[in-house]
Amino acid sequence: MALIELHRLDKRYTTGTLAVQALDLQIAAGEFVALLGPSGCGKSTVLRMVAGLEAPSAGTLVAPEGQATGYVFQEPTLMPWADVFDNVWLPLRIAGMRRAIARHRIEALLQSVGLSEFAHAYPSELSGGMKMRTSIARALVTQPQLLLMDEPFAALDEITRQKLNDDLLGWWQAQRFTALFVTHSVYEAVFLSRRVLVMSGRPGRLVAEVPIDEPYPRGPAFRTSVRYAERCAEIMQALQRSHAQATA
Ligand SMILES: Nc1ncnc2c1ncn2[C@@H]1O[C@H](COP(=O)(O)OP(=O)(O)OP(=O)(O)O)[C@@H](O)[C@H]1O
Repeated sequence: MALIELHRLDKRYTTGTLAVQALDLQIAAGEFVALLGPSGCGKSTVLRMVAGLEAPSAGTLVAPEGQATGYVFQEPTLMPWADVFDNVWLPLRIAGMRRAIARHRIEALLQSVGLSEFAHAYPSELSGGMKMRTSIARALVTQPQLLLMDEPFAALDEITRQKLNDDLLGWWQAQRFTALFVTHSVYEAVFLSRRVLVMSGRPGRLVAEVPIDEPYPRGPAFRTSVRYAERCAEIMQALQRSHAQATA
């Protein structure tokens, strides 16, 4: 059963830019899918349409609505005046859930993202990785069916990024959400996902789809394996072809 279904989706902005053209995409419940493509090819536009933040210009789109979708941006976008606990509480507060009722759920989530000891710290007191953990906790607190992530780890150092990749797979396996993950990193895409989609230059269409048939849980052994390197090389080539077409 597909959780997300896009059929011949177009997006033309009012400026005239055709960002996405005739995009067909199906994602099954529970899948982890990565989206790669040249800068400006429409990846964020696709996420925003799936999230319902942007309306398609043509085609059909089926996706979970409202609180069934969590969204993580490249910037953690935390409220600076609120502590970690209150930042994570925000989506529940908007839905009318009082702090005392939400407390148990938030504390359990902070524990699973490794932030229990920082529940009452303010964003300015956190490292970049901790801010991103808070942002992910805020997206997961509504127990969404779908988690959309737009280059969430691009600003982090490599070791912090790897740790977050490892942990993200753990949260995905524990909470069983469906993940659509935009990244510029071939390595990150292959490590995380069951399927990597490569988009063309603008207007974005799908030009390659590579299944990563490797079992989960995935860890350091997978990251250093020959099979991992082979998958990365395969996707790198697809991406290079896409870039070559984009600049031709
Ligand atoms: N609100 C908007 N109004 C007009 N044009 C837009 C808007 N948002 C995006 N665009 C244009 O649509 C195209 C696709 O943008 P989008 O941000 O979706 O690409 P992207 O693949 O996510 O890029 P990057 O990898 O650089 O983040 C770009 O040409 C961009 O300038």
